[in-house]
Amino acid sequence: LLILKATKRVPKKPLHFNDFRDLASRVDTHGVAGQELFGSEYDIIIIGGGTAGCVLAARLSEEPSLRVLVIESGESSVDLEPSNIPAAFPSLFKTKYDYDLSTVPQPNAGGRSRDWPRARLLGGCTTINAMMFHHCAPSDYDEWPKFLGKTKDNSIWSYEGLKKYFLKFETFIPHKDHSDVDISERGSSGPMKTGYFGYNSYITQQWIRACEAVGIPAIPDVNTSKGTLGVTKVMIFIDQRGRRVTAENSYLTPEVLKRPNLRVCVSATVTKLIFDNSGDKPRAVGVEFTSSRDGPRIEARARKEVILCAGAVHTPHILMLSGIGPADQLTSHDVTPLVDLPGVGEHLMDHPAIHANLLDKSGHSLGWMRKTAGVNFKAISALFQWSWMGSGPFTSNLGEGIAFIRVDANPKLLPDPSLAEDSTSGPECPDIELFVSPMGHPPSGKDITEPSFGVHAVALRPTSLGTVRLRSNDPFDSPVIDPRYLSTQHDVQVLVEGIKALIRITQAEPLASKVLDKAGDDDRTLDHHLFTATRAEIEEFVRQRVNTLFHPTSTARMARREDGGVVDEELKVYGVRGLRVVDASIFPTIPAGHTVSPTLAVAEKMADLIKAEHTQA
Ligand SMILES: Cc1cc2nc3c(=O)[nH]c(=O)nc-3n(C[C@H](O)[C@H](O)[C@H](O)COP(=O)(O)OP(=O)(O)OC[C@H]3O[C@@H](n4cnc5c(N)ncnc54)[C@H](O)[C@@H]3O)c2cc1C
Repeated sequence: LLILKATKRVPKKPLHFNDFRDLASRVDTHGVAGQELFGSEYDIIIIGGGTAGCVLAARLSEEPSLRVLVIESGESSVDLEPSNIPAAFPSLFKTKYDYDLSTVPQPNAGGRSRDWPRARLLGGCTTINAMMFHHCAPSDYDEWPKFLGKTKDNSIWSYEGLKKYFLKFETFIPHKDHSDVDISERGSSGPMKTGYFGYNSYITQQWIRACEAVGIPAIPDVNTSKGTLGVTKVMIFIDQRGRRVTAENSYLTPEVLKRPNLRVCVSATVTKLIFDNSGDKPRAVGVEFTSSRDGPRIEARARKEVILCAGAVHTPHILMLSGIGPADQLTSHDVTPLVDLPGVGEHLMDHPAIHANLLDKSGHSLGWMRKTAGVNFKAISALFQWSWMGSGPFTSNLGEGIAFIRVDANPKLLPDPSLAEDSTSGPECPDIELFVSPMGHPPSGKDITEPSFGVHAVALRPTSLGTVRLRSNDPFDSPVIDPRYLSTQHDVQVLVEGIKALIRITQAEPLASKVLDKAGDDDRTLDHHLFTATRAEIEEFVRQRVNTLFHPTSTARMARREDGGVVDEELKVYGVRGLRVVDASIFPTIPAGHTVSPTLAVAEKMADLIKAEHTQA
């Protein structure tokens, strides 16, 4: 920390409002830089300055006639070093920057609850995530119209239509070691920088070669219109200085924050939406917010619309607190139902993941980075390297090599797959993701003292559906989260196949001889027992060890209302006026990969649509 402090640049003064009583009085009485002030109303209020919220704030305020207010529960992450240092993000879990959520005990997954980190920071989960950049499978978006009872031809949603927005948010920075990337498939002028400026550990390099040896094709880039199947070094949101790229530091730049028609209010938690009930349908006209459970409630008004960008847990929570949701559930918590919308908080999806830990003999494990390893020489010198040169182990995103595969299409790897149901969006869509970490990830409550590495399997198209429900009508009580992990046999089968694939890869060359240390076979804190396990034992391991890949989606999904949809094709909430949802909760179903990029692309697309709607009128 001392080193960091000594080497830290002088932080720029942030341009956010964190005293919103001041904001309220500013709204009423003062001018900013000679501009006419906002009056007591804005045109658009964005709830949550997270991944989608930052995109909307920056893009909507490009239109000078739209007065935009963002209300974010957290503070700025720009000068928060554990966020800026790519490998340090787990140290933010269970701090004040994390909502510190957990699931209810999972009956099909060892009966235990699981921790669910979600960032309480401007920039949302892009400030604490693993920075993997992934478009998911093109067919994932081509199936969205189906959920609206439409086809690709008469819907605004398709991969082709979204592609422009994937490119719009991105600036790809070429890297000398990855000259085979086709830059015509990459964005060149967007706010979010992508590239290969993360650490590429020896362990990862051997793992990728072992994947190739068992028949997974090497591809230079998993984010092209050609599809996503194959193995590669992961492309990430880290810039040339080795620093995390977030939605905040990319979209809410000082220039954007200086716009007179944009206000970004931090440390302000929205407690409910305000409606005008005088018309045929309730109309969202503003929000109530506060600094703390007992803090004074403050109102801000929106003339045109309110947009919920609070993420897949808090968006349904705020809707329900405001009377929009399953009427019986609301009534049982003394919330007066305004619109009976049973889909709110239903259809929760997440990517279940298995993390297995193996002993490393290569000497390249980054296990010395773990908090429990304490202060050590390697950590200090690596911190210096990151601080001065923006390179080295601290630029690891901890999931450096990645493979997307289909259970039914890799006979060399999985010769006798047993998967009854294909839940993918098409033949080019993966159902398993495998990745490697240069350090082990022990299950909670355990530690690994030996040098280890982690291998991981993820079910990309799970069929288990969960719920987010009210705990009480107090906005400061976290909602009740039940992902219902492994409640379908499909999800168990996919993860068992994923473990089988990991075992095969780990025993292939060059990983087997150069990295895997057989001495781990006798170590009960590691997972070498998987090499000799029966199918039943692997299944039991899956149930005990399944965890989140931190990708909750679909709790306010875009679908027909009669099918449990919450928003229509333009992401407007059914049954009310003036209210939209733009974040990961609108995905009709979970895409087969990492969820930041789809969230950014959807937000970029919606910004165009919303601007057009309000400026053409
Ligand atoms: C640990 C971790 C690792 C991950 N790794 C990856 C990865 O490598 N690659 C990838 O693509 N995805 C990854 N993800 C998932 C990805 O980050 C999220 O899916 C995505 O960022 C969600 O964006 P969002 O806009 O829906 O929500 P968020 O980014 O979570 O934004 C929601 C915002 O709303 C604010 N908010 C909530 N409630 C209120 C309220 N009442 N009032 C005011 N503000 C409120 C929050 O503070 C937050 O800023 C990871 C996530 C986590 C947590």
